[in-house]
Amino acid sequence: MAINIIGMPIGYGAQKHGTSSGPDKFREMHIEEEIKNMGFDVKDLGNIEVPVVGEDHKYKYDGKLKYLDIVVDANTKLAFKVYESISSGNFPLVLGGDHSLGMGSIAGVSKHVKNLGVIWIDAHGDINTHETTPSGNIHGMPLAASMGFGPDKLVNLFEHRIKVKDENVFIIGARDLDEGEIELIKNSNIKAFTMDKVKKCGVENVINETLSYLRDKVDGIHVSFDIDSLDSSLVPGTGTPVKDGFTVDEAKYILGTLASSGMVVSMDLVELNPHIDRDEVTAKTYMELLRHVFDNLREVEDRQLMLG
Ligand SMILES: NC(=[NH2+])NCCC[C@H](N)C(=O)O
Ligand SMILES: [Mn+2]
Ligand SMILES: [Mn+2]
Repeated sequence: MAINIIGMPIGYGAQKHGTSSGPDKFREMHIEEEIKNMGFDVKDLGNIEVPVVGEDHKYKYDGKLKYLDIVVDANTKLAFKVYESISSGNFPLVLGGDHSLGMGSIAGVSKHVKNLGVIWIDAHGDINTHETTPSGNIHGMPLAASMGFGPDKLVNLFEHRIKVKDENVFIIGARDLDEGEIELIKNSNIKAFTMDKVKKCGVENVINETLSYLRDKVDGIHVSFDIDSLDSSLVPGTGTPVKDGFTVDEAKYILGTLASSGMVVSMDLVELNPHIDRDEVTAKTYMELLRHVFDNLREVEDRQLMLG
């Protein structure tokens, strides 16, 4: 197994477009070397091509969903790349980019892992549809689209099918949900551990619960990690910060425990916006989390090797 770095330099799904330089920021922070140093075989597959377009493209394809066709095309390409990677026995690590890329990753992974679980770690739900979105920004919709909720162009991205069953989706850390998102949670089987719930139950119990539920239900887990799940005071370099978020240690615990479950098959790291970061703190924090993830994945690999 090799770790496949896939850059998705997209910002059209978000209000502020600076996330498009996220992937190259990770490279500048020596992401490839860092993962290699932990004993992994790493291959950087480069960036997905995302065209540079002007404001005139914002409502060119849809009166409400901004840059719709640009986001769909880039995510279709991403889905191909991710599918190629995972079906060759590798681990796709998708570097964003805004969170609209979750649609592309999940589409690609779920073509190979038929019964997929998704863990979405985020201050937001990203389960708006064309009907409920307050902003028209597509990074608020990818998880809904992956479960079959939303406009055809998003739901049928890459392949005409539902990519993940709502009952196998966990949202962890949400504390800024729109009205329509709360409705969807009520009327579906999505498992939402809002920040309030996490505080009440304890982060350890929430993660244990999530993993033990998914363990006998799915064949693999995709983790989609939005850096705005951390407290806004810790991550100036993200476009939609929200207070009362996770500490760095909590985020490490969450990602580390998921990684050591042996069930995680792919991962997104999204919403790093280097343009608004302060002294690279958000980028550096991201790297610290990443090292922790791969430390734990390394142990899983070693265990599997030992068992032959
Ligand atoms: N991936 C994100 N940071 N999403 C923020 C979404 C914000 C808001 N709920 C919206 O739909 O516009
Ligand atoms: Mn998000
Ligand atoms: Mn978010």
